[in-house]
Amino acid sequence: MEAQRDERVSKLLGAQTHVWNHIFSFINSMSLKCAIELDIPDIIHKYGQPMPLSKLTTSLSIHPSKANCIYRLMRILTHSGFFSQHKVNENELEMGYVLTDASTLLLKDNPLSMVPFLHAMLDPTLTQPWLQLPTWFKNDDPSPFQTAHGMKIWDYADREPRLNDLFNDAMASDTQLVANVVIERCKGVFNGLESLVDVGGGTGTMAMAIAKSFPQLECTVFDLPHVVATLQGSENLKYVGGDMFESIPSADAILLKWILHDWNDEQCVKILKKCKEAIKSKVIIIDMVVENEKGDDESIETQLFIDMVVMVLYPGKERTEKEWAKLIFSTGFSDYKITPVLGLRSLIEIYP
Ligand SMILES: C[S@@+](CC[C@H](N)C(=O)[O-])C[C@H]1O[C@@H](n2cnc3c(N)ncnc32)[C@H](O)[C@@H]1O
Repeated sequence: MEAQRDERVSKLLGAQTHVWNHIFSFINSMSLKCAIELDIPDIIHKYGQPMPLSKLTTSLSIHPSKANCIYRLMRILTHSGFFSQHKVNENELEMGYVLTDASTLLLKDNPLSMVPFLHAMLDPTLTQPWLQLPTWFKNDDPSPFQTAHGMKIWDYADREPRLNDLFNDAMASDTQLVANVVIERCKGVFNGLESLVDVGGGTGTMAMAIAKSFPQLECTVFDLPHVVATLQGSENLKYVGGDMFESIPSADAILLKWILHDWNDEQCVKILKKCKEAIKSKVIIIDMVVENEKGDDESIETQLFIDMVVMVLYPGKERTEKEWAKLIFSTGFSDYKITPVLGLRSLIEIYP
């Protein structure tokens, strides 16, 4: 009897911890954002060896009265895998902070830096819509972004150069990493192509990388006029402004990276039909194929996070293979091939 009561109490306290953990999950994002704004990863990187707390605090531009709080910020970020502690030197007990793989991706001058993505996703313009989520469930707005700001994200970016730049830089930073991996692991996908249009290609990071690796390939970045208006092409790369729901320039192949997850099924069918009219060979999609059961907890949770992000910012969703197949076949394409070599995302080739 007493053992049963004790088990009930333990379960109750475990449940309380779980609820607290979720109430305070935002502290992970906010602590990380703070570390980036204080330049902590860059400062540790420049130090070049394990950096003792005392050296770190004196290197930061902070008020002296806050120096003793840096330990607590570093402690939570060490716990969450952004820093680790090593001996300062073999004969001493003193420990110093070093970067992990994750914080190396948060160095500002790393060509693969994810800092612009962090700045955009945690900017109040993109976090405010989360507060509108319950209101949005009760109205007929296409997205919580629209409930918060009264317009679609693309129209907001057209009116607000600050968001346009923030968003395009975020996408470019994500694409830099993906482009490297695509060129490293999926080169064969571009064999035999003479022309390629990157539809919704943003400021052209992906197309630039492809154009450089395949000098014989004529690449076009096609995006909304306010995104490409001021951009200059090069020998085998040009920028064209337009609306993919109206018409898409013709080419051997079309690339859609992180496009279809921004839209609902009906809108995706419209985009894919326009792509089908424009291509000779294939459409290359870079997006997630949600795995319901496979994968570690962090991968599954991250896929679920991104699915929520696209619901809140656009009217989008992440799709399972079954949902992709339905979209692909209902648009009149005859076959598809999924190559799952881009981490949480896959390269999906679809054929007319
Ligand atoms: C999530 S971003 C992806 C950008 C880029 N493909 C990448 O992954 O870095 C979606 C892109 O679609 C563009 N876009 C939105 N609506 C569009 C439309 N109607 N026609 C063409 N491009 C559009 C946006 O301007 C934005 O650059």
